[in-house]
Amino acid sequence: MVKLVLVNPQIPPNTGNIARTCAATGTELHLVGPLGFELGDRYLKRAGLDYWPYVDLHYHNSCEEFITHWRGQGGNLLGFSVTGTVNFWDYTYQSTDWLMMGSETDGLPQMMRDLSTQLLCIPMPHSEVRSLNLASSAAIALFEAGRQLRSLG
Ligand SMILES: C[S@@+](CC[C@H](N)C(=O)[O-])C[C@H]1O[C@@H](n2cnc3c(N)ncnc32)[C@H](O)[C@@H]1O
Repeated sequence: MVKLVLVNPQIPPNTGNIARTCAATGTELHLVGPLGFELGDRYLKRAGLDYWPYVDLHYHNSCEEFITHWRGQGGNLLGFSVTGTVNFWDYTYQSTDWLMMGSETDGLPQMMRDLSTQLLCIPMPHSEVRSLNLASSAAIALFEAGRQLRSLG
């Protein structure tokens, strides 16, 4: 199964929600600091309910630390961005892919955009909306990758 990476997430309930999705799908969750909250935050815990023990959670202090880890493991780094040039439906996922989401406030840092094998967008035909919610984007991306790879049953 693909892995999910959140770069500098800021809002605890979003990360808790994503953690629950990762627990349900058996997806590794990589958090790249600095985070906008403590890992012990009660809203983070509440949003993840009692599923945290089932989350395969990896924490990296910085983008540099994550990059070293990712390079050691290999696989394509797929940056998700509203300005991505490839529709996420049209990409052919591999089980070694890393699906990477940016922060709620700033999106993906330029360094991570530059390192991305591909920048993917989720279509938003109504242009009044600037972006989708982080947790919604992560779920949409994970389930499309899982659908293609037939890894979700
Ligand atoms: C709330 S959005 C960030 C908005 C931020 N102001 C920006 O300019 O990117 C949080 C993250 O969700 C993902 N995301 C949101 N909408 C997306 C879309 N339509 N296509 C791809 N990724 C999206 C991206 O990874 C983004 O960094």
